[in-house]
Amino acid sequence: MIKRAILVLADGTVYEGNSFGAEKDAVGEVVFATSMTGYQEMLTDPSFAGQILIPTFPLIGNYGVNPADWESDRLQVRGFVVREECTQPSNYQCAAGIDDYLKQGDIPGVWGLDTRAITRKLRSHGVMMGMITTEKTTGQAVEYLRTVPDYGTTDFVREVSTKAVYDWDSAGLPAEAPRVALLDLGCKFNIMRILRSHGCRVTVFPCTATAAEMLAVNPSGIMLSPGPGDPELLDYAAATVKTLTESGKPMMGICLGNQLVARAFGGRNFKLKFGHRGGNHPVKDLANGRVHITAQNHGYAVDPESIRNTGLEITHINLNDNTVEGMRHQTLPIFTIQYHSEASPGPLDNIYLFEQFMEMMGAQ
Ligand SMILES: NC(=O)CC[C@H](N)C(=O)O
Repeated sequence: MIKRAILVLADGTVYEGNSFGAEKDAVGEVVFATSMTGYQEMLTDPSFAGQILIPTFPLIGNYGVNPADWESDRLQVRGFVVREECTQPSNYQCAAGIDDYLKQGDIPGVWGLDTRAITRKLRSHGVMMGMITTEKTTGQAVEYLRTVPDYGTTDFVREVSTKAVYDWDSAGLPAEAPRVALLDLGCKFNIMRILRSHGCRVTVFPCTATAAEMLAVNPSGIMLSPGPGDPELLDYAAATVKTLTESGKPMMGICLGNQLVARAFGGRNFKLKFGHRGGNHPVKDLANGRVHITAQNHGYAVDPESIRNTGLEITHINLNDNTVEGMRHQTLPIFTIQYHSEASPGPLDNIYLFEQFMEMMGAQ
């Protein structure tokens, strides 16, 4: 039986659709992503914690879900809003449909809404909090949204980060394989998979680990992971990154990792109006003028003025809005990107950055 569900934005705008997935209410920052495929990777990407995700691509679920495309051990979004849900998926890897997947993960979805209209609304107004509900009226939902904490005031990193130190599978690697100490702020599995495929052992640390704990495994390099929420809330992680930079170890920072490196050197981040989420963001490498097509998922960006005279320099910019997309330190072996070289979903064009990291670790 089809059950009505609505998405209510904090400003009172309401979009009517039908319930799928778990039948329950959910609250989160409402964001859109423009990748045409990769919904399973997005649903399990910890950087979407606290958010209601809307893919702009209208057909979702066509190839089902499978055991290989998880980017963390659970669904991370608060809710999922689609134009059309495919109930007859077809793919050689397909193990289940999107409806069952959301039900098992206890995540509510809504289908049958005009996702294009919602996207245009968010583009002109900026992202805002919203609620998925099957029971409440619009008025009750708006009232409820007034009582919940805003997305930007919550530390979701503590929620999604590993609770204990662990080693990624390193079976078959030689004893002298380089070790990477990874600070898990909401990491995607593909970062560990790619480091492993480049011959690295990876030791994963909780977001609350100290620099001393990470350096105690004598890593060849430090990886700072992506993760959810406002980087300006994360004083503890910025302090850890600052101490790690003082070790002189090679360091690569991805997305939230990039933002925390800016903070470690005294810089700041600001909130973008509606973020960058998708698989085709053009990024220019300022060293050679080359333009890369990149996967992105972020709502904040480094303030370029704030990193003047800090030792950091901007290496990449986004060609849509000229925001900072990459940095390096002028004297220390540190480089960062605001986009996702690990793709998942998105183009693998930027894998070469992992090779750059390998070279810095002297392991190429
Ligand atoms: N994927 C990420 O690391 C995102 C970083 C940060 N939470 C932002 O939204 O900008």
